[in-house]
Amino acid sequence: MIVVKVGGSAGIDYDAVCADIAGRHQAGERLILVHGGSGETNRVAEALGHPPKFVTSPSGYTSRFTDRETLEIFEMVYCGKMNKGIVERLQRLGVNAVGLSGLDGRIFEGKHKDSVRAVENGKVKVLRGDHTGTVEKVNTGLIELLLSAGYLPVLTPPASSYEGVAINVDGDRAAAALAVALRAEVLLLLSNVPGLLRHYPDESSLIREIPADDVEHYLEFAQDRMKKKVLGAAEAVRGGVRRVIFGDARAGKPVSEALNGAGTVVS
Ligand SMILES: Nc1ncnc2c1ncn2[C@@H]1O[C@H](COP(=O)(O)OP(=O)(O)OP(=O)(O)O)[C@@H](O)[C@H]1O
Repeated sequence: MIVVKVGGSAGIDYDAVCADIAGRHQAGERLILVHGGSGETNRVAEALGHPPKFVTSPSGYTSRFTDRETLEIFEMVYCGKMNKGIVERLQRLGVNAVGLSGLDGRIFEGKHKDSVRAVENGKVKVLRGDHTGTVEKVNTGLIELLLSAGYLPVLTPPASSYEGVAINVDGDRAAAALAVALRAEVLLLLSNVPGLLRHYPDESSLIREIPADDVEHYLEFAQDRMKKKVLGAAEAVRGGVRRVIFGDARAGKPVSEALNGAGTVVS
C-alpha cells in the first residue's frame, strides 16, 4: 500500500499526478490519494472578502486560523473544487475514484481545538473560535470497503471532532496517520518543491536522505508550512512506515520518480 499526499500549493501539476497514479492503479498497485488545497483556498477566501489569516504558535508552527466562515470556504475548496477536480481527472483516465473528506464515515477523527496561542507583534495571544485539530484516530473501515471493491479513495481534510464537528487538520499529518493505520510501506508527500531544501528556496540544496531515527533534527531546515511535513514524516516512520519521500509534483511522473529515488527519502 502506498499513501500519496499531494499538496495544494501553486505550481502542482494535477494532470501529471493523476496520470501517474492511474497508470499504477491500473497495473494493480494499491494506492490512496490524499490532497490539500491551501493555494486555492487563499484565492477563494480573498475573492469572497474573508481573507486568510495565518497564525504562528510560540513554537514556530504556522497554521490557518479557521473560524466558522473560513471552515465553510475551506470545505468549498477542499471537498468541492479540489476533490472533485481530482476525481474527475481520474475518472477520465478510467479509474473509479471516490472522493471523501475526513468527515465522511469519520475517516479522520481528532480533538477540536477551539483556541490557539499565536504570536502577534512579539506578544502571545489566545485566539478563540478556531475550528482546528489534529488527527488522532483513523477509522479505516470505509477505506477498506472501497479498496476491496476496487475503488481508489481520494481523501481530504477536514476531519471530524469526537463530537462530530468539522475541524481543519493538516493534510500531511493526516496522510501520515492514514499510512500508519493502513500499515503502508511508503508515504509520499508531494508538493511544489523538489523535496526538503537545506537552504530554501535554493533548489540545488536538496537534502537527499534523512535517517529515520533522526527526522526531528531536520526540522531546523524547514520553514513555516514545511515543518508540518517533516513532523508528519517523523510520525509516520515512528508508526512503522518504512519509507517517507518528499517529492516534486510540478511535472513528469511525480509518484514514479519519487519511488525511483528522486526527492528527499526518509528511511
Ligand atoms: N526547507 C524547505 N524546503 C522546501 N520547502 C520549504 C522549505 N521551507 C519552507 N518551504 C515551503 O513549504 C512549502 C510546502 O508546504 P505547503 O504546506 O505549502 O505545501 P502543500 O503540501 O503543497 O500544501 P497544502 O497545505 O495545500 O497541502 C513549499 O512551497 C515552500 O514554500
